[in-house]
Amino acid sequence: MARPRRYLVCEPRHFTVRYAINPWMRQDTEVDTALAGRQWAALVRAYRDHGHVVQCVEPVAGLPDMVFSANAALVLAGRVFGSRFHAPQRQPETAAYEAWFAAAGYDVHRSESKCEGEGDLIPAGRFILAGTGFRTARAAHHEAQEFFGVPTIGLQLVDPYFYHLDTALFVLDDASGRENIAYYPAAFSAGSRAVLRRLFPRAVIASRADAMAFGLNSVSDGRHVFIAPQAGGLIAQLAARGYVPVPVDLSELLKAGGGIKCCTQEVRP
Ligand SMILES: CN(C)C(=N)NCCC[C@H](N)C(=O)O
Repeated sequence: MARPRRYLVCEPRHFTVRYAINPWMRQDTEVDTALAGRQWAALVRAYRDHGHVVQCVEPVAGLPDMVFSANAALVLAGRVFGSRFHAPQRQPETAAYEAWFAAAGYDVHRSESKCEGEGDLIPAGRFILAGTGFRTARAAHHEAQEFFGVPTIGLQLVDPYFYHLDTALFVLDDASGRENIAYYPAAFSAGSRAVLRRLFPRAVIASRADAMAFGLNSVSDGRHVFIAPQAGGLIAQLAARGYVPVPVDLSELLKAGGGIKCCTQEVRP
């Protein structure tokens, strides 16, 4: 069942790829910032057309990755668990995002340990699924559990192409007791794969090709799935399960290693 959501996004006005902090990035890659802007605007339009509220944080010159708003925090039950970015190049984003949350009336608790927000902390019904291995420290999982009082399930990421949990897994349905996900098993350690099988026996399993097309960096409102059009196999699987795929192409942003979910911070009441 679709539920209207509130999303915080950041226009890629200053988007470039000057530095490389993940395997998708090549230093000084040619980027068409205007095209990135048009692709991003299409995502915002798609959200609004499907009844979701979209709010924008003002982009800051010199912070090219600020468009990836999902990494700024995890917001759950109206409480903000702010990030502590791994890469020095992204650390100044914290001030801009914290200022937005403060102006919107939220107190921000900044993580004590390295933590990249919804990139690695993903609420799924009764749980928070929490990735580690590349960006977010295990200690941040514990801190998030204490902060929200929600059981936090640590998952070990093992493939550098899937450096954030939200590149390898997304939540299809977050209704408590009905929660379900889609994921790419080879992105996880054997133990974490076993945990996912145990918790989500009905999960949609994605191929490597669909995961490499950023098909798992998708956003679902419980019915519509905003997804990269290049992930054709996954789109067919989701449609067969009764979801409504809404393809949105963010190919220009992929040059920085980010897709639909990375550009979307959910503000949960
Ligand atoms: C799904 N992903 C990967 C995200 N949640 N965020 C994208 C961050 C991209 C940025 N260049 C970086 O490497 O931090």
